[in-house]
Amino acid sequence: MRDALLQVRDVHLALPAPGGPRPVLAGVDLHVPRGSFTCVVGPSGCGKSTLLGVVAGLRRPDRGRVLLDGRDVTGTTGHAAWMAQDDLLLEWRTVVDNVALGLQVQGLRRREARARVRDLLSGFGLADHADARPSELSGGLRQRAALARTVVQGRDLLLLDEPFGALDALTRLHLQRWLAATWAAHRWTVVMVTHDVREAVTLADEVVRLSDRPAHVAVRHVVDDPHPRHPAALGAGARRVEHEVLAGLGVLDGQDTPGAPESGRGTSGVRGRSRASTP
Ligand SMILES: Nc1ncnc2c1ncn2[C@@H]1O[C@H](COP(=O)(O)OP(=O)(O)OP(=O)(O)O)[C@@H](O)[C@H]1O
Repeated sequence: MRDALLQVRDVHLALPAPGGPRPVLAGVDLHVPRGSFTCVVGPSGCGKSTLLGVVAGLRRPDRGRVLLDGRDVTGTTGHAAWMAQDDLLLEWRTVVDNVALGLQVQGLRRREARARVRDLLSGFGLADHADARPSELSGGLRQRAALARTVVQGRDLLLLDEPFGALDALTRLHLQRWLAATWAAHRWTVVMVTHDVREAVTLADEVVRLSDRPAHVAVRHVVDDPHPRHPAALGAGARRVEHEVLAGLGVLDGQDTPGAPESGRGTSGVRGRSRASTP
């Protein structure tokens, strides 16, 4: 197993609920190598965003630890940059100033921050939009700007929470393709939550499926097809994992599915690629 940048060890967390604290995370373990892309999927409301919050240090777990490069960062912030579905761009600032904000919050002067950001914008296809306001951008370009603002912070870890969840299907497809290529060029360490299994197998080295709440890691699926992948032209390995994940989520009913490599195979049918977790 490759050395981990991020390790989540036996994390438990209960959150307030009307009848008393309700367990949301129940012994979650993650192992995320540096420069890898991990996608977290699971049933709605199982605790995916809560887990990202624990990794970012925004929530302290009741039990368990978060380690970054072997250093205990449980309940502390500063090691991870976060991007959510809502791009949170400031409408009165231009694109370059929105992205520069990611550096200004770290203490860089505005002029210096803007200069650094301009270089980055071209890699994100935003050079021609540097002086536009967010309201002048399409949804896809807005998400690119939000991602640029996340990346520019230079944190060790990027946490993406359903970043394309609010986009229409076509824009989403374009952005998945773009992110697959951009990530392959940079190899940031990413943990991304998504409901879209096709998106997960397009981008990830490993797809982690959480159980129902209280969540633990039900299965980890390795996707070892080469990067970058195209969401509309996936290879056999990615399609097999997609099938396994969908079956694990209860979306398939055991019938053959177009794109599945062999009939009648469920999550346990392909050994050596998917690892059942020991909760
Ligand atoms: N601040 C909070 N206080 C109390 N309960 C919370 C809080 N935030 C989330 N929860 C509850 O914790 C559970 C997990 O929420 P979370 O948002 O982490 O799930 P999720 O898997 O990301 O959801 P979704 O699939 O809908 O995006 C849910 O039952 C939710 O209602």
